[in-house]
Amino acid sequence: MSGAAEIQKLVIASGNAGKLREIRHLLDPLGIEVLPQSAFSITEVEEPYCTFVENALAKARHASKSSGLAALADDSGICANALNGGPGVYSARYAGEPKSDERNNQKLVDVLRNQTDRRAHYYCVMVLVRHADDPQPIIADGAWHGEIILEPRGEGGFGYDPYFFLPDLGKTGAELPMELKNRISHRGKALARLTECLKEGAF
Ligand SMILES: O=P(O)(O)OP(=O)(O)OP(=O)(O)OC[C@H]1O[C@@H](n2cnc3c(O)ncnc32)[C@H](O)[C@@H]1O
Ligand SMILES: [Mg+2]
Repeated sequence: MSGAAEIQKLVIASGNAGKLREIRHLLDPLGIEVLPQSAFSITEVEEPYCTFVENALAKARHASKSSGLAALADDSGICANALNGGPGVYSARYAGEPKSDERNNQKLVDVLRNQTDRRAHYYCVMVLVRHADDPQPIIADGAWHGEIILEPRGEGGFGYDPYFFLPDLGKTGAELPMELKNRISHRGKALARLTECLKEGAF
């Protein structure tokens, strides 16, 4: 794992407390010191692109440039079948500014209420750059399939989790302990793949 060994400190290019909690937990076993971008007073960068990968790359580059450290970014969202994959990259601001999980969830439920197909998946792209101009970013993705329910269930997780129902488990994302969510989620899968790339010495 020579590549990973070179990275002793990493900034997480996210201002989302829920993501930060999950990513920290996933990275713990790697023995890398992980700092949130708030530790460097890094503010949110624009996410103007229509693909997750482009937005993740923009966030990682910005955090790396501002901190002088390697940076890991996560761009993710919920993609509903009946909405042609929406709100997708626009999930964080689905109900407009300022960002609000509560209003986003309400809008999603309202829009899907009369749809028979409420299947949806979370999607996540993780990007790791060693420095802001890294020509070889490591990029990995993951998806997590479920369906949107109309009444919230559970207190855990964040964002759309109380409405994201997993038929196989009979639970929503907000009813899962973080360990389990991290094993099966879009974010957990993406980070596991990214770690595999590091082990292969892609860096
Ligand atoms: O860009 P950063 O600073 O990382 O934070 P953000 O919240 O703006 O993150 P995104 O731009 O990637 O938007 C993703 C949105 O998708 C939702 N989301 C992504 N992963 C989720 C998860 O595991 N559980 C619940 N909601 C999730 C949540 O509403 C996020 O705000
Ligand atoms: Mg964002």
